[in-house]
Amino acid sequence: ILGGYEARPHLRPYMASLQLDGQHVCGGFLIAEQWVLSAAHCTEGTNGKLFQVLLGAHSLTEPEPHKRLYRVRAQIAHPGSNIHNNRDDLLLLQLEEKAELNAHVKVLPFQREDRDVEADTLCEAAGWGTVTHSGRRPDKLQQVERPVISRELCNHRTRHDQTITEKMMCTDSRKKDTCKGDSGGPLVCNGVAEGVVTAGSRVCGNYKKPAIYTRIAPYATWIDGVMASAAG
Ligand SMILES: CC(C)CC(=O)Nc1cccc(-c2cccc(CN)c2)c1
Repeated sequence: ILGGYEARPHLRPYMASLQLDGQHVCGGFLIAEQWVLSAAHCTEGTNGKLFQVLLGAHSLTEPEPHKRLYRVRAQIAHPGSNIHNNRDDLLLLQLEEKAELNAHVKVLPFQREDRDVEADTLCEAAGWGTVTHSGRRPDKLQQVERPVISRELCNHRTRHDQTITEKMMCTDSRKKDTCKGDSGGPLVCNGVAEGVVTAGSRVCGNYKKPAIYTRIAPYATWIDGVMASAAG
């Protein structure tokens, strides 16, 4: 997160850190007791290795009550996701067991009504992604408040030039922005997860490249279907 600030500890008890060999790679969030939603592009370069999912954390390194690393039983990328564009950039992770829910570990509801969030709506992004252009990584969860911008502005020739589909949304990226390692985290508007951070142009803090999110509502049926089929 660029231009943000340290989150109030455990005020976002749905936040997940997707880790490989103890290293934070991407964000994610708890959508059900045994399921975390993240971004498919986070699996780039992992050679099919499964993530471990850290829940209940504020600091990535310090011991904290209710902080726990979960193994992943299955990772399901949306069938339409690919490395060439940001389309269908969603990843579902089934935890080895149901997460123990408590004050520090909670499920975050996601938007099921497929209607655009109004431009200028203030939403929040959080994550353990880089906090400087030089790529400094924070130990504690960061957050930033960003206004939604219209798809029309985001698709302008000087911005993302007609690549933003109706299954994506954008926020202003002037100075304050999501960045590397924030992918997979939720964009929360009025207490509901409306989007999932995607890397987009992999540029941070430049107003010419607004932050892009995969809207969740258009994928509610896919998400429900995967969770129902794996329920056994
Ligand atoms: C395997 C993945 C972690 C590789 C990756 O995502 N790299 C990467 C590099 C630079 C910026 C970003 C990035 C992320 C989220 C939002 C934005 C832009 N707001 C940029 C992402």
